Amino acid sequence: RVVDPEQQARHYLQLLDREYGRRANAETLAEWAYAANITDQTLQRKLNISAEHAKFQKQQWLETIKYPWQTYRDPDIRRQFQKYSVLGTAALSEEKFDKLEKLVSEMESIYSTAKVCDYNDATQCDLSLEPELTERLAESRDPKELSHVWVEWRHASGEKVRSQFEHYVALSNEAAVLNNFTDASAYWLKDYEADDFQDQVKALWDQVKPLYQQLHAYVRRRLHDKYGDDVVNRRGPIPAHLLGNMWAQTWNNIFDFTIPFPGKQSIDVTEEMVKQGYTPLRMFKLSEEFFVSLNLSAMPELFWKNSILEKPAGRELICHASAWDFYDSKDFRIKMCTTVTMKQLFVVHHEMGHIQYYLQYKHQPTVYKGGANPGFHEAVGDVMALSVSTPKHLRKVGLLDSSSTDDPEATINYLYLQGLQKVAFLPFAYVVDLWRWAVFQGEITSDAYNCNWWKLRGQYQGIEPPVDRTEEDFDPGAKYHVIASVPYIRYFVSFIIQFQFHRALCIEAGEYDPKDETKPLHECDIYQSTKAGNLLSKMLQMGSSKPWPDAMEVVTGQRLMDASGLLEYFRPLHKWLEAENAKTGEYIGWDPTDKHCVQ
Ligand SMILES: C=C(C[SeH])C(=O)N1CCC[C@H]1C(=O)O
Ligand SMILES: [Zn+2]
Repeated sequence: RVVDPEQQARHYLQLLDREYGRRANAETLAEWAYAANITDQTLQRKLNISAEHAKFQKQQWLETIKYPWQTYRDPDIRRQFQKYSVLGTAALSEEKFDKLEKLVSEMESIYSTAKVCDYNDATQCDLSLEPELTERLAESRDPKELSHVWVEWRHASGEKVRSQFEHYVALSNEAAVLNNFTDASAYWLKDYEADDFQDQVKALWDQVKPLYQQLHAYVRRRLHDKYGDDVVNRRGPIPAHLLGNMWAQTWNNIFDFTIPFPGKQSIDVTEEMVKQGYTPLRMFKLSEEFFVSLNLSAMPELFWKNSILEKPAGRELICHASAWDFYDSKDFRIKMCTTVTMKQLFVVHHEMGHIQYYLQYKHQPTVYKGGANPGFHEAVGDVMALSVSTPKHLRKVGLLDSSSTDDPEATINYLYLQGLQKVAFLPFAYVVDLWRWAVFQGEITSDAYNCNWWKLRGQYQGIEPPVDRTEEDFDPGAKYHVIASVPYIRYFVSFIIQFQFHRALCIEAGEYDPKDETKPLHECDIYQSTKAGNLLSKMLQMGSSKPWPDAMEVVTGQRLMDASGLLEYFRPLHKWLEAENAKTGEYIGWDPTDKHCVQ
């Protein structure tokens, strides 16, 4: 009896999938135990399990590559073999694999346990990034205090991990080469299945840059009004510590004193949330209800039992928000040190979007349990938040009083707050991996890590450090994703495609019509639209089983990323900013910084 070789291969994949799923579950449980409770024991256990898993992967890989999978007719088993044929960091020697794991864990531990002294009380030196330093950067209006927190955080985090990072770069590149990639940047970019992906991203940035520059010029003027000439140069880059965020990546925390039309109903509902006694749990339940209203999945009981939704006392943990799939189609968790603010309500939706994606593709083979590309995974929750953040929806859930109206000035205020989060973020998201790609490719060497970071931050974001920097500093290491080896261009992709998804779902929900200006995109709320939910579910269930243009086409009918959705959404704001900046004679763009970075 001749067995069809493809049938045999399919059977092999089924066995492989069962073994991979079991091992991925064990490895994820050990990773969770470490991230949720940083101790030598939990670290050692995590390292042991991942070393053992790497050994298995390497042995299995030798078996897998014996199959002539490129010759198979069935595109699905070809795709599964293709994914299994990339061994990853397990291709390193056991010793180097373990070293790389240790380096990243050590950088994460230093970052997550870093403490800073209070500006006003030098004896209080137990301030963590979350929640204390985040709140200082958000709330302080004293440039000296802001500069202290900004500088001391970098002293306690980035500066401490520079040598580990250098070694991490070398080992990451070595692993990439063992997988037949030129360097780690090419290895990271394989997930986008497009050899011109970096050009695609550059083209998208060129499309949105004019809008960013208008926002930048307006915000700079308002900061100049508040802090004066000797703090803000009206034609220069914006000092990074004044923008309400430790990395100047989103600027929503300076909304209150830069709002275009003051005296309107405040759309920042943080105060109202606190007044109504919102708790982190209630924020997650509100988010779950939104997904369920679209006929998407509710959270399984295990989610509420196993998740960590508030910072636990009495132990060190990685507070950076994360959503976890334990690869057994049953156990899904979020770990987040949630605080009660409007911005955090959106982060809650962001994380719940990851869980929803896990739930929708939980029937897929392990190798397909991922986003169509990493940007898709980052976009799901944000698409929901685009509806939730509308004044119309906030009134529905009682966070905005129903008397407030959407007059043109209130609309500008709303789009301005959205712009401080979505538009301001784009150049930051681009720079993080522009810098890392150049480091992996050897264009940026370790003797110039920091000054090249600030060159890119100045060039694309038009920001500058509050004080001079040197190569003693290592400011990229003050950002979680850089020390945790999490690629970042996924967020740039997400902030573009989420508006394409939003537009398509709004049309499906009958909430937006390009030809009907009484239904503008920025007022769309897909809440309770099972039609929109069913359409989104069709894409989410695919996981990474098909190239991402196929997944995008299911929802949007398009096969390309394009910024038209974002530009359509922000059109009223863009027009207003151009008129306002013209009125005040704003200089669009920025002169070079007068801050130095000494190599
Ligand atoms: C909330 C998460 C976990 Se995937 C996150 O890291 N985000 C969400 C948006 C940008 C990026 C960041 O915080 O830098
Ligand atoms: Zn995310």
